[in-house]
Amino acid sequence: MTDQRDNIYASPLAELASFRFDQQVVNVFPDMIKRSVPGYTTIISMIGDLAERYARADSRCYDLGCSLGAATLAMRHRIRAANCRLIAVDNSKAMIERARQVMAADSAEVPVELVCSDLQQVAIEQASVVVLNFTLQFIDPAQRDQIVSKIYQGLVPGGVLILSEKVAFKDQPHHDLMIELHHNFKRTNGYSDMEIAQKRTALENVLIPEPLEHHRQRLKNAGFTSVDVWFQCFNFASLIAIKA
Ligand SMILES: Nc1ncnc2c1ncn2[C@@H]1O[C@H](C[S@+](CC[C@H]([NH3+])C(=O)[O-])CC(=O)[O-])[C@@H](O)[C@H]1O
Ligand SMILES: O=C(O)C(=O)Cc1ccccc1
Repeated sequence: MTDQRDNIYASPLAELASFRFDQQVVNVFPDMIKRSVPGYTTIISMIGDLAERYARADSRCYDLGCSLGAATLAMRHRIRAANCRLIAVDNSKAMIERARQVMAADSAEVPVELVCSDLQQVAIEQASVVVLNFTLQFIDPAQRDQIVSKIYQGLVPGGVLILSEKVAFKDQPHHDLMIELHHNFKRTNGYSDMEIAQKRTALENVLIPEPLEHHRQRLKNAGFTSVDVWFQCFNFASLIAIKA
């Protein structure tokens, strides 16, 4: 259904539009994200693991910027807590429509509500697990503090936020090395230099990475007491923040 190969940037494009999560991207998304994000499959599987551990009875688990619902499905298959429900949100209509088909083809029991909306418009309540898996990076940095604070407020004590992001590094030589290693990863996965260069241009001012220190500080400022990285490969990292 969704395993077409990503060749969106394979030929030279006269006009390189800014990257958008439109139908063309939806059609190739599972292939695109696996060949582009080092550790993606591992992170998805571990989100299932973390949800099993942290999901509480009578609570909600949120997947914000769910795309086709990979993290939602991983959680759905692992949550054992009674009366727990999943809320998966994305503001791309094309993504949510395809995610509905993905969810309908899955028979696990935990109820899933799919919401097509800007995640900033969604109330976060009675949450035990909130996932932002490579989503915050697409949101205006000026909005990020407010989003993380709202999530903190909506979590129950002992609840967690899992935040995965493409990150930047303050040390320029290290930053350049990580970018190069990421591009090598993409090349090894079959992307040409032209594909890598064109997508990089399309992502400029759309995907805005911040240093890990900024993410840590934002999470601490919001009130999270325990904040640390649990996964990192090159410039892709995932943090877990726990509400005391
Ligand atoms: N303001 C917003 N509100 C809601 N959704 C948004 C917003 N901004 C962007 N999105 C959505 O966030 C998703 C980011 S992809 C997440 C992968 C997924 N988490 C996965 O685990 O497979 C990451 C990537 O492609 O690198 C897209 O589906 C956007 O439509
Ligand atoms: O492809 C890249 O360079 C990325 O940084 C990751 C990515 C993956 C899927 C959509 C947008 C960005």
